[in-house]
Amino acid sequence: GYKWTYSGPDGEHHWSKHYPYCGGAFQSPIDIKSELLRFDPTLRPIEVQNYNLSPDEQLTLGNNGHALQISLPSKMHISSLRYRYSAAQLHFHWGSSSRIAGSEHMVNSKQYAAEMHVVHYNSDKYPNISSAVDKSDGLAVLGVLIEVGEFNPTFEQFLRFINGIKYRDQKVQVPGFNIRALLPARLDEYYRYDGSLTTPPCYPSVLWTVFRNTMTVSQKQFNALATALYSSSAQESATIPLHSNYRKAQLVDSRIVLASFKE
Ligand SMILES: NS(=O)(=O)c1cc(-c2ccccc2)cc(-c2ccccc2)c1
Ligand SMILES: [Zn+2]
Repeated sequence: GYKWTYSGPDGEHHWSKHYPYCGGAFQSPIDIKSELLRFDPTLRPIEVQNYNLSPDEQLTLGNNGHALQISLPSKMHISSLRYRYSAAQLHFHWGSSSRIAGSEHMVNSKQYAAEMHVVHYNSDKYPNISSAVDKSDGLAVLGVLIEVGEFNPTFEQFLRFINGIKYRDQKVQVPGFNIRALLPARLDEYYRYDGSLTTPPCYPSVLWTVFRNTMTVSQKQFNALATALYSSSAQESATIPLHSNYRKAQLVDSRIVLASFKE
């Protein structure tokens, strides 16, 4: 597709010129404000299956020019939703070493250091992710807000390979690890709303689940994520640092944001 960036002439205010959905309704991320929330007692704890991957399995860690991403086996899935949603990939959005705040979702206008998205597609209804990506019940993304604090040994399981994917389109194989350990302990407390991909083509196809509780990484780990990558390729002479790869909060309009817990 057409090149897009997070700043400058191809930045988010220009996305809709080539990706019309980006200027449409049901966009993500949003600022999750307490006054918007409605407690929904029917929201069950999220249940994930096969997230604890053996180190014998290889995962592809890559730099797609816009984010650090890890491919995931489709045996990993969410089993507590109306349909089975099978995992496709996980990736991160982050700030910069000078401006730590880089999450996409905000809670009461607080922007966190970074955010992880675990992307799943409705494998009950669609044969593959490409056919699911633009369907209103096509995707389910788990969002985890990230704070700087304690060192995160699970995060280290892929971070230690980051210098192998410094440039766009570089990929390395990494041993599998327990992806469940990247999620918060409590999967029963989360925000839920209907939204979109936060990058072009911005399809309004995502059932969003943003966990109430955060993940922590150490300052050193955050700096590594925020400073190691470039959005330019190894062949290009001009290196472009990859950071602040977050979309700003979008209008909620008349959408209801549900909470699985009482404040
Ligand atoms: N931020 S997100 O969760 O809405 C998201 C989902 C998917 C996605 C991935 C697989 C299937 C379907 C959708 C891809 C991206 C993406 C991020 C950076 C660069 C390009 C694409 C972002
Ligand atoms: Zn994302």
